Amino acid sequence: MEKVQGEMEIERWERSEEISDAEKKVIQETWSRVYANCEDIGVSILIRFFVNFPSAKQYFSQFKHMEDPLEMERSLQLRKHARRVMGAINTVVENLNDSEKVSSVLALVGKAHALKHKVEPVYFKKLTGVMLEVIAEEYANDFTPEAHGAWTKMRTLIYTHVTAAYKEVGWAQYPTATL
Ligand code: HEM
Repeated sequence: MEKVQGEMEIERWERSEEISDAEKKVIQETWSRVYANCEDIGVSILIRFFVNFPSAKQYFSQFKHMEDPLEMERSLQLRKHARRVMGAINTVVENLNDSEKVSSVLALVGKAHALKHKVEPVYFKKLTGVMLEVIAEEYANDFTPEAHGAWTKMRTLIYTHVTAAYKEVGWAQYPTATL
């Protein structure tokens, strides 16, 4: 059967950006520490994301006009999204050896954000960049150059799958899969 463009892009990514077993282990180890602080880290990531990229707030009815990070921190909608983001990433990290599960979780995220929330896909690039930044700062001791390399691949994995889903549902301006 003919492959759709998204599938071809994922295959290309799988060849060029494959995460080795050692890198998967590094990702899982760092993540277990991050996830132990899931709520705090998730909220820190999202607050920094909205402070650095205020236009990203437009999609959130309850805090689109908020400027003050302390006020954002109290927003239940922000906290809920933080939990959901961290939960989805946790599922990906836990299933790094099951590429079908990884694809299906991220395809679901991509499709919902394209069709239901109408989020420009470029924000996924920005959010995953902030995520790496915050993890690297908070867990500086664990964030060796090796961990950094592994997490950069993880970021590409998320972005590639999400953008493939956007293409699959016919998002008007096709995002490029490169970071
Ligand atoms: C790795 C990145 C992300 C993950 C894993 C993620 C995950 C999720 C999940 C699991 C949900 C709830 C289920 C659903 O309605 O789809 C959700 C809702 C939502 N997401 Fe994301 N998301 C991510 C990035 C983003 C970005 C970058 C934006 C916008 C800038 C965004 C905006 C929204 C909005 C507006 C909702 C609905 C919120 C509500 O109903 O209160 N998400 N997200």
